[in-house]
Amino acid sequence: MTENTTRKRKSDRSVRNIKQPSEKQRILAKKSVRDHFAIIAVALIATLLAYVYRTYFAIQDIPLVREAFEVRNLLGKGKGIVALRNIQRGELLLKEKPLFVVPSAISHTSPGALILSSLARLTHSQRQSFYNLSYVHLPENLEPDTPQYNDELALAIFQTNAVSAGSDGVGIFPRMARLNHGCSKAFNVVYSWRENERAIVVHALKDIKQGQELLTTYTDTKRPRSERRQLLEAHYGFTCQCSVCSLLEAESRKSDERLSKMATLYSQFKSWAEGAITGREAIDIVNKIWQVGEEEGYHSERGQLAADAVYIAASHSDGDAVRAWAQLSHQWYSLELGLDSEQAQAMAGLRQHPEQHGRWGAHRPELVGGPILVQ
Ligand SMILES: C[S@@+](CC[C@H](N)C(=O)[O-])C[C@H]1O[C@@H](n2cnc3c(N)ncnc32)[C@H](O)[C@@H]1O
Repeated sequence: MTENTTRKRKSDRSVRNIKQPSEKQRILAKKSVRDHFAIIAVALIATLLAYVYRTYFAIQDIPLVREAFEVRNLLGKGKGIVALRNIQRGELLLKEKPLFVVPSAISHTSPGALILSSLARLTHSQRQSFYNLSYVHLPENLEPDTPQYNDELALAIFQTNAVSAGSDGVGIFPRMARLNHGCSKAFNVVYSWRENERAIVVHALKDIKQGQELLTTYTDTKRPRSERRQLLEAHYGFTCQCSVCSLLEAESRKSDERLSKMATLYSQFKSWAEGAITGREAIDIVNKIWQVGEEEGYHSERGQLAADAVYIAASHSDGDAVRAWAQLSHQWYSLELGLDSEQAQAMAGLRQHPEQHGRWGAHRPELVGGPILVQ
């Protein structure tokens, strides 16, 4: 027997010795392959679903879901802004740069022509966002596609939507321009111009519930309903039906009385500057305005009102009163204009150093008193 033959036989034996898988093992192996396929299939389906979900919400504009509000068509008002979630008072809702600004005083050119020349400098989509805005008071009998029509249309849109852009003039802010109006306690957001950022900011003045409309105020509403409506009709072309204008006659009369009283108190307060009343009397008036505002639910302008009291207190060198009013002013400015606003920051400083007020000691010393009703 040769060595080769021996090796061959050995190898034959080893082939015969390999164990074939049992039936049970074959079933288990098949099952394991099936399980792997199932896992891969589930993963693929999950990926597909995630993709569809993301694509769907991208189409729906996901920022709107995350944002506090969206623009909707509202019965009898055109478009308006509605809360998509509960909003806390003091929340910053919007910061927006102007599309364009025109100076407040124009001498050598017509306002319409000035607006058209501003529009000519914008991109196509910016111009579109301007022409999408609503307008009232477009003169009838104008021929479309004539220069006069274009002029008047641009002017009508501008007059319906423009707001103050501080020392820059008057500007168009297409997003905030969708805010409709409410009077007195009906408005729940306030906008203000930030000089250092050249932008407008909108803050929640009150807590706002999901589904509620966000309303600002177009005018000083510390006047009776009939006057408010007249003014809004003349300038903005609508009859105000806000919650205050819709009060029943008796309630409306009481609200009118409170608002008129606030207006009267404000003008009495101004007489301090002419020396007609003392510092103490001026501060008493501020406290009365605060109280009547509380009864009416009119919370706007409180940062400024308390800052006016700071001015009086500092003028009469009443440090404790300055501190107390500056604290209150800081609190309300933070809500209305933002914690980071120049106004809130200035009041924070005066809480610590009343004598740093620019008017410190400008009048004879007097103890004028602090806030009575602190809300
Ligand atoms: C600055 S726009 C506000 C957004 C506007 N609703 C829109 O569709 O774009 C001003 C115009 O909105 C309408 N408006 C504002 N407040 C309203 C209110 N409380 N009731 C009815 N219409 C109102 C008036 O037509 C007004 O001229």
